[in-house]
Formats: sequence, C-alpha cells, structure tokens
Amino acid sequence: MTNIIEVSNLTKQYQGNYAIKSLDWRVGGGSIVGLIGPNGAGKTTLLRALLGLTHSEGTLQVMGKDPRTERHQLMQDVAFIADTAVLPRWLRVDQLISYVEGVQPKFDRAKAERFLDQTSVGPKARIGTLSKGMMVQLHLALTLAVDARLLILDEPTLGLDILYRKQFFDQLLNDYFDAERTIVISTHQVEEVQHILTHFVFLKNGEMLMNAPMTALEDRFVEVHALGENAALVNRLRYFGSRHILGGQAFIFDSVPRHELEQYGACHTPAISDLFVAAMAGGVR
Ligand SMILES: Nc1ncnc2c1ncn2[C@@H]1O[C@H](COP(=O)(O)OP(=O)(O)OP(=O)(O)O)[C@@H](O)[C@H]1O
Repeated sequence: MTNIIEVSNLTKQYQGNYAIKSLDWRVGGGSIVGLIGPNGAGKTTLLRALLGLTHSEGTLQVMGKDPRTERHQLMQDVAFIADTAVLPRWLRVDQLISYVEGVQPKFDRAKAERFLDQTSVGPKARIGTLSKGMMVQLHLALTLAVDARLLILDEPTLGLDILYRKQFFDQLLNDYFDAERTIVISTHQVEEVQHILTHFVFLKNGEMLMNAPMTALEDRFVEVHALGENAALVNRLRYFGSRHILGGQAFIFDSVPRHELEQYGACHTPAISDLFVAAMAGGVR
C-alpha cells in the first residue's frame, strides 16, 4: 500500500508555543483515519499543514508532493471542507453548483444534486436564507461530489442534527469511499464516526498519543468490569485507564491477554471514547 501522507518531525509553533510538535505520521491509501483530540490539540493546524495553508517545519509529503511548494498541483486531487462561512450568501444553490462545476473539473453535478435531494436544501434557495445546518449540508454535498483521491474533513458535522450526521457518515462510507480514496476526518464525535474508521489517531497538545488501526481496539485492548472487592485487586495491576461504574470500576488494559483478566470480571472490547478518555488522562499507570 502506498502512503498518501508522509510526515516526519512536523512542527508548527505560534508565538513560541507548539501547536504540533515533532509529528511522525504515515497514512496508507484506501484508509479512513479519524483524528481525535480535545480542543486545542492541534487537529486543525495539522490538517491546514497538510493542505499547505499554514507554514510548518519538517518533512511533509501528500501524495508525493510538498503542500508548501506544490499546493496548486496537489489540490487537483484533494477535496476539503473549509469554513462554511465562505459560501457566497447572495447566490442561489443552483447558481453555486454551476459555479463549482465551472471551476472544478472533477466536480460531478449530478452527484451533488443527488446528495442534496436527501436534504431540505432546495435548488432555488438563496444561500443566505439557509440555516446553519443546511449550509453545512450544502457544503458537504459539494465536497463529496468532487472526485478526489484525498478528502480532508475538519469537524464536518459540526452544527448538524443527529439524523443528518448519521446519514452523512453512511453516505461517506457507501457512496463516496472506495479503495482508491483516502479520508482524514477530525472530529469530537468519536462514537458516531468509529464504525467507518480504518485507523484512529489521538492527538493532545500537538503530540500523537496513539496511532493505530481500528483492529487494535479488539486485538490490543481489553476492558474488565471489576465489581466489589475485585476492583481493589485490579487496582494493583498495571492498567491503561479506569473509570467508575455501578458497583465497581472498569479498567482498560493494553496488551494483556484476556484470559488473565477474566478472573476479575466480565471482559469487553473498550469503546473508542473510553480509550480516548483513558489516553488523555495519561495512559498506563
Ligand atoms: N492562528 C493562530 N494563532 C495563534 N495560535 C493559534 C492559531 N491557530 C491555532 N493556534 C493554537 O494552536 C493550538 C492548536 O489549535 P488547533 O486549532 O489546531 O486545535 P484543534 O485541535 O483543531 O482544536 P478545536 O477542536 O478546538 O478546533 C491551540 O493552542 C491554539 O490556540
């Protein structure tokens, strides 16, 4: 599998503070990577660096090109969601579609219209009269209709209701994604996106705490629900994270065989959100 993104020692500072710090990262073609981190973790900065929208230091290759010097060529093969506030409010939806069709050779008008048919955004509506969520729906429909090898989405479903969020992720997986494409998606809504991801990255304070395939959740981590006195016993072991549950504590272990833990309580594969919280709290103790 060829790498679509190759980053090494990538660093970005704002006024002496690190927004991203010495990142090493590879993304193989045909993957859907979730970039997950708390506010201020550096997600947007990293995505902007990949798009050549911000100055950064270190080695950076996106589809074999350096976005800082070859942005124009790179953008032929990349689609991304910028801030929806950039949509021209005075145009009608159909006029905007015609405009995008004129400037973006890889734009498929019929596809955009099909995506929009599933929303309440009408073709004759003036963009300025759309609600915030409808504006995002329009923006997503335009972006998904671009035949790009790399799709970069920064919090794409912010401001959308849960019904549309689910629909969007389904469309992304079923109508957009194929083995020729790669998607990098930053989000806070970990649970909603996890079923479409092939890989996840946890980012905190500009550093990568974890970068793993989704299969690692099942292969590497085990969560044991220790009730009553068992909780005290498990507390003495070397675990990755813990949280209180009714009548006891849930502990997440990294690379400990499940059969060694079953004596303490029921064992499960942890939810990615619980693993994320444990990683943010510092991981192994
Ligand atoms: N233009 C800027 N000038 C100064 N500091 C900035 C600028 N942009 C980002 N930062 C800082 O860089 C760090 C990373 O910000 P970034 O926006 O990349 O985080 P994020 O993970 O996308 O956060 P959020 O989830 O809140 O959008 C933060 O400390 C932020 O204050």
